[in-house]
Amino acid sequence: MRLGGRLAAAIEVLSDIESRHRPAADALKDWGQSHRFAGSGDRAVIGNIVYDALRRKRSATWIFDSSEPRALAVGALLLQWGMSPEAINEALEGDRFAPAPLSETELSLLSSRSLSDAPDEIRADCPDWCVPLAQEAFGEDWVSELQALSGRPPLDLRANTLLSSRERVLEAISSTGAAPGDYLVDAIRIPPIDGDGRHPNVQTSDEFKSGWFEVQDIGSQMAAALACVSHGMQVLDYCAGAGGKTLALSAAMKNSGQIFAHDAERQRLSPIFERLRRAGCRNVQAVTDDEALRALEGQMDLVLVDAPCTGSGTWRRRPDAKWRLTEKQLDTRVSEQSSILETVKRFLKPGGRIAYITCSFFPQENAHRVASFLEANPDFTSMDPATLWQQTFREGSERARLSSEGMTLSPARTGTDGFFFAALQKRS
Ligand SMILES: C[S@@+](CC[C@H](N)C(=O)[O-])C[C@H]1O[C@@H](n2cnc3c(N)ncnc32)[C@H](O)[C@@H]1O
Repeated sequence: MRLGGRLAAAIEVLSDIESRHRPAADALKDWGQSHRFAGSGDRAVIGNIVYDALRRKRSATWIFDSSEPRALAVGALLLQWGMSPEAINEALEGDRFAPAPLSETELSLLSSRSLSDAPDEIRADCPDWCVPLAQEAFGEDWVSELQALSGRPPLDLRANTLLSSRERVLEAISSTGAAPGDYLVDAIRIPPIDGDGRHPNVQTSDEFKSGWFEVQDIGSQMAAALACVSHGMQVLDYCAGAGGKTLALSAAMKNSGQIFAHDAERQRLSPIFERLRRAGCRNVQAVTDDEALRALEGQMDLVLVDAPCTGSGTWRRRPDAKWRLTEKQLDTRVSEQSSILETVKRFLKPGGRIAYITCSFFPQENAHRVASFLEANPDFTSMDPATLWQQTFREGSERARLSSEGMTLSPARTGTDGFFFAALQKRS
């Protein structure tokens, strides 16, 4: 397929997402299944256009005075791919599968409007209701922070030191553009790919199948590292899900001590067993029933709460979620977070810690939750984020946003997905 056919397909997928209010991944999958002639390269480029269109939805709508899928898809080529209107029209010309070239009206809108004149919430590609939340989280930098959250993400890997090393992984996948990541000795980064490029499918490599590395955003790796586990600890990963953090903790503990992996939704844990086997983790057991969970009360050095959250910090990877998210969903997540924090304190030994993590930048899910927990639980204190950062990463603390409640990572500041981390220590 040429660019025109791919653009037409992206417009079709965006219409489906809009009319049926469905996740982009589902709409793209369905399109692929009903258009078998399209190869994997075509599907990847169509995906790029769709995701870029969703990343820059408000900007494109403002420029074209239209939120029609066509405006969004063309907006992706202009705003994210850096194509000129002339280059787009040249690519569409003579392609019978392409949508109509840019009309005189569209061309005149493009020449008369500049995004630099647009209101902040448009340039930030931010839903209106999230603007005050972004302002509270990021202060005067909120527009540039949200712009960074509208970019393409890198592909990050964590070398699994139980079975390999960063050097060996880098050598094995040297053709992918992978390089050492910041902050952590195990982190690897393949930078974002521009235009119609796509990341290599590293999960099909023999090294991945042999457990040499995991796919994990460096922000998520940093959150696991900030939990500061050490040899022989007793750890409860209370919201373990598919086990991204569990595996990182297991490697950091060099297979010593015990990690208990729990999740309220048992089926969420199901991928963990195969992942643990592949990664050579032998210090993890799943805790799926109440009785086994009760036996852990008062026994834990650390409870990791990778809380259910809005995921606003991952909008680079899931831009469709940004436009589907509602204030009601935020309220629901907030009450779950409060309830989980209250529940998990019973598992701690005196002097034990809760590591509280979200992949959100909303203060309601982060500093506010920590502040209200501390107010209701005077036997807990928040560990100083600057000290934690220094102990864990040695340098670069100026890149995180530190507050008395915890620290926030973000694409603009730390080059990672958006994450919040707080350590809450129970008095001895
Ligand atoms: C952010 S995800 C966890 C991601 C996982 N830790 C990782 O690193 O791959 C949050 C998880 O919390 C679980 N969850 C939601 N409510 C919960 C509750 N009340 N108690 C325990 N787990 C809960 C969800 O099922 C979901 O798997």
